[in-house]
Amino acid sequence: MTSAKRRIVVLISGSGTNLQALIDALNTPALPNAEITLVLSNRKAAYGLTRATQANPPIPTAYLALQPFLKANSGKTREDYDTEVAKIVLKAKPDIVVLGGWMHILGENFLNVLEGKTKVKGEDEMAITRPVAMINLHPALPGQFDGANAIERAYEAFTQGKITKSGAMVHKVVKDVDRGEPVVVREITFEVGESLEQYETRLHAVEHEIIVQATKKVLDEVNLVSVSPFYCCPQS
Ligand SMILES: Nc1nc2c(c(=O)[nH]1)N[C@@H](CN(C=O)c1ccc(C(=O)N[C@@H](CCC(=O)O)C(=O)O)cc1)CN2
Ligand SMILES: NCC(=O)N[C@@H]1O[C@H](COP(=O)([O-])[O-])[C@@H](O)[C@H]1O
Repeated sequence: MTSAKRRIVVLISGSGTNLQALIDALNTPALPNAEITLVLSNRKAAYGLTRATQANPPIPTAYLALQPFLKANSGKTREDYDTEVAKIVLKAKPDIVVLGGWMHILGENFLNVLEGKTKVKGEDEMAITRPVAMINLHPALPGQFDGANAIERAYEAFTQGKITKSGAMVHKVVKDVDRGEPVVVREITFEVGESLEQYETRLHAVEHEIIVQATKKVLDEVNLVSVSPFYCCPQS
């Protein structure tokens, strides 16, 4: 009997090369028995949206950006935006949410919904019975360069002789940015004389590996719990 595929939702903001790594790994030994049920971007021009629509089979996409949301919904706040993002994500019934270059800090409204602490109004199928796993890809080592522009900041520290290595990690998503439990960590030693571009090329190659490894690792952990986060049956 074939078991239901494990459902992955990917959040992006840019080119989506890490999304592409996940797409390419689907249903190979690297990422078996899995499907991407939604790619959500907060930037309309994100090429990752194109990668999703050009995938075979095509992957559903969604777009929701903070500023247009606030402009179109006067009186609504960043917290309301986070709640809306959570609703869009839950409709895709993820077993895991992967932030693959998602350049928006997710507030407690989002986290509480995905963790099942806050129930969102709407169809029953959005109700969850246990937390949805959430991981983020970050281009630095744990506690080294939290936040945005980590690659450039690490490279700058190297050129100033402050560090000799950096790397990339995938970590659990918690409220404090990039402070969640590391899932996969890979160190990269800088090469003397290498340019930022040369370092970035080496770093991205590592990222494309660890995002797949981390997604499989967490899905396998989720599977040990052996149930989807979602209700099997409509509420009585
Ligand atoms: N609650 C969490 N949200 C997010 C995490 C996390 O660990 N916990 N990881 C980030 C990803 N990220 C670094 O890995 C990161 C992305 C963006 C920013 C940031 O400062 N964003 C600004 C907007 C910047 C922009 O629009 O260009 C913001 O959200 O106001 C910091 C870290 C994803 N979310
Ligand atoms: N703080 C988060 C962050 O900086 N994420 C970074 O965004 C890039 C996305 O690339 P991609 O769009 O080609 O997958 C990746 O380098 C990832 O580490």
